Amino acid sequence: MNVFKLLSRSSKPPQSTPTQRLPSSGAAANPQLFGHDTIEKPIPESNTSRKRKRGQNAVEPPTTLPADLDFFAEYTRKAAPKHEDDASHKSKCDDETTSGTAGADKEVDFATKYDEDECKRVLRSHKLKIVVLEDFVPREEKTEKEKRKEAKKRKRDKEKGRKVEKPKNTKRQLYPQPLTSFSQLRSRYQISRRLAENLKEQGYTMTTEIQLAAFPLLMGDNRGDAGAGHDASGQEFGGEVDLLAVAPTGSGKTIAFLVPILNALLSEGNTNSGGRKAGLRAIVIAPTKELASQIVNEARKLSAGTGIKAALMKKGMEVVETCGDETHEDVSASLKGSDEDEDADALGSDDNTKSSQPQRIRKRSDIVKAGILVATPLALLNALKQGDRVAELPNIRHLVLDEADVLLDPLFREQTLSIWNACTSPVLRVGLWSATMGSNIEALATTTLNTRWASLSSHAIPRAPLIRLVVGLKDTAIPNITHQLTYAATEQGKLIGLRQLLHPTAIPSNSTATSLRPPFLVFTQTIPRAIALHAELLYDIPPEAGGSSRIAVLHAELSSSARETIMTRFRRGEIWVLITTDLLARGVDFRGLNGVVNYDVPNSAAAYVHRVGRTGRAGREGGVAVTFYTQEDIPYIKNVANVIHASQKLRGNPVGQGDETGIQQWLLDSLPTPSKRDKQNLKTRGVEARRSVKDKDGKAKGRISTKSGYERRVEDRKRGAVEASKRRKTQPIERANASESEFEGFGE
Ligand SMILES: Nc1ncnc2c1ncn2[C@@H]1O[C@H](COP(=O)(O)OP(=O)(O)OP(=O)(O)O)[C@@H](O)[C@H]1O
Repeated sequence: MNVFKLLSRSSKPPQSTPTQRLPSSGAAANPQLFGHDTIEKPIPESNTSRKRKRGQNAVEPPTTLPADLDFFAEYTRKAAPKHEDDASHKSKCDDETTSGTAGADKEVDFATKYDEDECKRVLRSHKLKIVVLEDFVPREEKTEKEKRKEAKKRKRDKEKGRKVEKPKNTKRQLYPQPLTSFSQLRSRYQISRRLAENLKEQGYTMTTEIQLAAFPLLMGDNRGDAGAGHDASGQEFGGEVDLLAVAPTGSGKTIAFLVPILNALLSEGNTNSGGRKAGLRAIVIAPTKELASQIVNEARKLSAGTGIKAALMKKGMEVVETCGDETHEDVSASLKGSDEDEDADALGSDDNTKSSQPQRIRKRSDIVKAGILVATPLALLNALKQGDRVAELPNIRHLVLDEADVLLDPLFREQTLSIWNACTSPVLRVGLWSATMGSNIEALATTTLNTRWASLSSHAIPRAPLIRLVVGLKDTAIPNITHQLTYAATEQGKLIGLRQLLHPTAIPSNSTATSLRPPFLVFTQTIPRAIALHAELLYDIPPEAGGSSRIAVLHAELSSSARETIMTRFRRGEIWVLITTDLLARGVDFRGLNGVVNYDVPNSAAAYVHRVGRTGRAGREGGVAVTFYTQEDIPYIKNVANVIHASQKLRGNPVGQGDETGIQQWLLDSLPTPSKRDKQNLKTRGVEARRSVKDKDGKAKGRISTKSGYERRVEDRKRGAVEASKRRKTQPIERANASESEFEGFGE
């Protein structure tokens, strides 16, 4: 660490080497993370649905095909259009949209049809694995006699040292037809023209891995031999599946669940009335207000002009109709209770009805009319509560739990399950989405589905299967970013390290260390620590470069409008360094974020995966994730080291041969393995030494400073001595005043 160079900080804004590729330096050429080396060529599908045999030469797409429809041209040659700030692209899109509308019937059907082997190859090359967790098809139970016979055989084999046959894994794998480009959505699933145009308008051309498989599973392949028995494509389910989807951060899960929902709502009809007549039919739950608001924005962009509306749940909004004054009072009371909750408060807006009003008269216009509602669990639950009971939502057909593992974590579990159970429709389709998913979530999902099925009065409708779709290695960080695990020894060391990142000129030119250019996020363990770090770094950016306005702190204790303003300023590039807590660790999409700094080590491996996944989104290369650790973190850091190790392997980097970045084998071998209990403690409480301490006034203090403990003690003593001397000087006066006031007091 070059402390001396650090002292001579440059006032120039950080410079990057011209060769450095950064996520902020433009749109990603290819949003996919895997399968780059196996570019699969589709066969333009003729009306006869001719299948391509394995090994047969691929049919070249017609040469007259417009460049932007040639999705299978070499990835490197074709850069995806920038989504934002690209006026020329927009006008091009507009042109194409117009011409597309005019020549509706001339649209090129570019849907592909692979045979089963090819489906397998394509899905495997993109690291996709799809299994039917439960198809709920009744199977013949083995008789007690048969079970005893099998047990005896296993025992005999064991005694004789023979290989014991394990009960066979009955989980069936699926190989649906991969959907490799957005244009196929229209030719294959006949999605509305407007929805297709909106997707195009957003610059989406090539599908990401999760979209490649989720669209066929959720929209049902209605071409060819759908319903023709149990083939490996899952066509027999016709899109009626409950889905557990695990895909890397930034891999486009939002689009993957929104498009099938929009398509379903549109095909259900009633759109002439602006989608309003049919009312609320889909709910998306997200753990934070920031994520909920991002999802609703995405839904609005995709649904523009389709008649389907998307709304963000706000305090005071109603989702169920109620009648009678008594109920009004009850609900007002339950809403009042929500004031105590920080997140429900954060969802408040200008149009909120104050819950402190003794009697709130509800108008019909208060009731959500949108087709899709996006909410945090508590905000929605508060709106559903009618006294002790939770109102039912029988019309909801689609329920999405985004960041399902956190929504079903003990913190939110009760709220989330209450909402799930409130959606009483027998044809409710549920989707659980996240980049990380423990096996306990799978078990919980299956149990919930079983309980709901058992409670149904009629079982006339066939039960939907539960399917698990995994992209890449489960619970692993994305492979397209550089991880750097830095030992900083002490708290002061971390601060010095962070300052060095803020001033990359301090890094010697011959160093192989990764440099980090703004914009970046800095994560701390607690809110007081985020505030303290912000105070410490406030004047680190020179005035010529924007000074303190370039650095900000965002946490759950700020008002809703302050949070919104900071998010907007960060997205616009006005803020360069945003210090935050795990509030922004999940789901939030800042497209051009160059990196993430874990100033405090995350509380779990999953938290690491999500935090670092704020960079390198949609396949962007060059993101950097720096994690500082100190002596206190050593018992737990192996969690993080293992994630980095797995991600390096996924990327194809040999472990132990790297430069200063990544994980060296010796480090991996020498770190202690945390016990299950340690992991649990860390998850719930964080690193003990970093938990908030109270200052003299009882306020929580983050204790972040470059000063050593000794220096702080000396300062404290000095301050104490000065205060004591001041007190001594003022004491006689105070005493005199006190006796006067005492005298006055006696008079009363
Ligand atoms: N097919 C695509 N082509 C290009 N960009 C895409 C595509 N699909 C999604 N994106 C972009 O990728 C970014 C990340 O998408 P999204 O927020 O849905 O990721 P995610 O998988 O939900 O991530 P997280 O797990 O962090 O929540 C967004 O900016 C989105 O616009």
